Amino acid sequence: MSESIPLAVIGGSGFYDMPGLEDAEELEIATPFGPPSDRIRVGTLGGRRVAFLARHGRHHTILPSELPQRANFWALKQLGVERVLSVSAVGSLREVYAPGHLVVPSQLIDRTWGRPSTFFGDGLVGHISFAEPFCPRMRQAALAAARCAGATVHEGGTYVVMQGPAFSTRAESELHRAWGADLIGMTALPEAKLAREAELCYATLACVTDYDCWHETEAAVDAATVFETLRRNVAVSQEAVRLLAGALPPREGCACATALDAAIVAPRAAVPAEVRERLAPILRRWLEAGT
Ligand SMILES: CSC[C@H]1O[C@H](OP(=O)(O)O)[C@H](O)[C@@H]1O
Ligand SMILES: Nc1ncnc2[nH]cnc12
Repeated sequence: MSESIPLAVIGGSGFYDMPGLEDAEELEIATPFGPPSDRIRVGTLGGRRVAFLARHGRHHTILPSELPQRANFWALKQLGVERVLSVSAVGSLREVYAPGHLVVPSQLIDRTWGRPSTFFGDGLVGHISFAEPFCPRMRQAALAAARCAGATVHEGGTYVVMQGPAFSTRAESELHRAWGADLIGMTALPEAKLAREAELCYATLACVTDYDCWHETEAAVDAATVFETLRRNVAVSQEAVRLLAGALPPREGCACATALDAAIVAPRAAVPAEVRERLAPILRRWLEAGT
């Protein structure tokens, strides 16, 4: 790692490249968790070094439950990334969040299973604080950027993360609404948990593509509709990302940057050598803070 990269963008469905990323090089990064979703493009955007990763691969070949999330975050940390903006397609569970709108969610409900969701284990016990699953500073910066890009933007909301790949039944959609969820998608977890364990500031820019299947007068969601809505709206999300890159919040004093201090209970000396080596980019700051 030779420099820090202030922002990485994880582009979701329909967001497979980052126009305006200048002088980009593509990096193939090997990780202890296998290869990331794709080669990571690093270039300059809005005057800042920015990394771009296509979450499902540039040809959209990886299912939400197959995503190599630990590899993705290990690779981003290895590159020196400090903040991550995730761009995601979501279904709306509320009338007010209409297709074409952007939302910066504030909460998550986990309905996924069987996805590797932590860097801890194998002798390293840790429990991150996750009451606020998104970085508050990044959320505000993403909101401001999305508004400046000209989108209709909503602040906050609860994103329920389902396993997929099938969309919900009507009964599930009504259940999620009854729980108070506002948005539904398949990818924000374990992403947000791994970002916090990796001490990255992380927020999601959610692009509403459909009304899932609860709405009485709208057709039930299908993938073709999602992609058509994304195609019509991706330029606004890309503009929001460009504006965000030029207006990043400060990292100094942000709790995300030191999340491991209150998470790992064991003395540093007790961390097995193999774990230190495997998680070197993730643990470096925490290990050095104790020397
Ligand atoms: C193509 S519809 C379902 C798919 O789109 C969303 O992915 P992402 O968050 O990467 O934009 C959703 O979570 C599903 O994975
Ligand atoms: N209705 C929906 N359910 C799950 N993931 C989605 N991504 C976009 N729309 C979705």
